[in-house]
Amino acid sequence: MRFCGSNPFPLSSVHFSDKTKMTKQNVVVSDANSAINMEITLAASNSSLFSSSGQKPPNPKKKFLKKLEIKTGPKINAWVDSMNASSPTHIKSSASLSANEEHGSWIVRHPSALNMFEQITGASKGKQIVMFLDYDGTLSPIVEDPDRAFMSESMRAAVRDVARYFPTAIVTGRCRDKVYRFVRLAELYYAGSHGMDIKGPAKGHNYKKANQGVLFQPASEFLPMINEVNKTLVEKTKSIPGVNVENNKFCVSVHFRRVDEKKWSALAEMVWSVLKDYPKLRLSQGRKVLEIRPTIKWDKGKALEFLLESLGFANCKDVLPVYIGDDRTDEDAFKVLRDRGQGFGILVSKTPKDTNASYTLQEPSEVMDFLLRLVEWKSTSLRGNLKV
Ligand SMILES: O=P(O)(O)OC[C@H]1O[C@H](O[C@H]2O[C@H](CO)[C@@H](O)[C@H](O)[C@H]2O)[C@H](O)[C@@H](O)[C@@H]1O
Repeated sequence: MRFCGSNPFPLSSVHFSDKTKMTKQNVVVSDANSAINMEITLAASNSSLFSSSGQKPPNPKKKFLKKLEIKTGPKINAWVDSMNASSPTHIKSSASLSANEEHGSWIVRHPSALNMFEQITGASKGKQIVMFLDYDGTLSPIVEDPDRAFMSESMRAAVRDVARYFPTAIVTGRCRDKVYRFVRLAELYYAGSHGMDIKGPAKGHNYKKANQGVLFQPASEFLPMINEVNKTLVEKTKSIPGVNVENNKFCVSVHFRRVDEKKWSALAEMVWSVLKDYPKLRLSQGRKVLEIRPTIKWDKGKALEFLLESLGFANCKDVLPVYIGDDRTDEDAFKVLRDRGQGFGILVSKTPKDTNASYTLQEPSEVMDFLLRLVEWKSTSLRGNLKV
């Protein structure tokens, strides 16, 4: 099954108090610096990390970090910095010259995908664009309650239009069923649980027969373990106000966005006390969330490669994958594109972050603008071709 060269899809700081605004659906929050996603290993053997010094009043963020041993030293500092930046009590003056300079040079290195639109479409000449879209923070704004992270009708319409022209996949840390309930577009591919649960379009929406029933779950053996850990974490953490443990099928999210900073340390201790007995699980951090998942070598980057392959673009030159995401976990996909020298990663962020993405968009509304421009560009060029 190969579709190379032809279009198989014909037209048929972290701060959240100062920038918080209310919408009808939820409280939209703006993470000033969400580059806090560090790969963490649990210091299962180092229980001394958990004792408090008793010398001076404990800094909850530092104490929180001490619960976890991060693989390399410098990462600890980086995480402390970003945790500090995430706190309203540590926000630096926005007029800071160096911050402006930093942002300026970052944006030169990672220009806006809207400003680079012609370059992107130019690079797609003779190639099939395949779209990969993260969900939270990309298609929907970051909100306080993960169960209310709805996407707008206009965003849904934009994604639907994009999928008319280009094969389109949602790649998310969420459980696949849950993200489907938010997106509700049967014509898309869905890769839930950080890519560990992949499913093709619903019957009747398959672009081609070969894709029918595409389903891949590389972590299925972990299901009982994840359920067990989820249950235990719900039970253990229920005494901490604001904690939300979300079962994402092949991974678990422990949200601390609504937890008082003073309780972060206690929460970390609880999470650690559960996970120390599960060496086959690992912990990483997203936007105000601890993500627990199997240690298998599978991530959003692998999911992207799997999807390209099942779409018939395995070793194909005439494909242009475009991946848009805001989270640290999306970096795995950006890196795959960079390593392949193929396509573009687009990071959704207002603030400078280390990234393998080529371009940036500031927020979901710009993602929508970008998608609409793609649709407009494609429909215009198809109309042009018909006239010729
Ligand atoms: O891969 P993604 O689609 O970006 O999913 C990553 C996590 O997103 C969700 O949490 C984040 O968004 C919430 C709603 O805006 C917000 O409240 C939370 O603080 C963010 O971390 C989702 O709930 C997680 O399960 C996903 O893993």
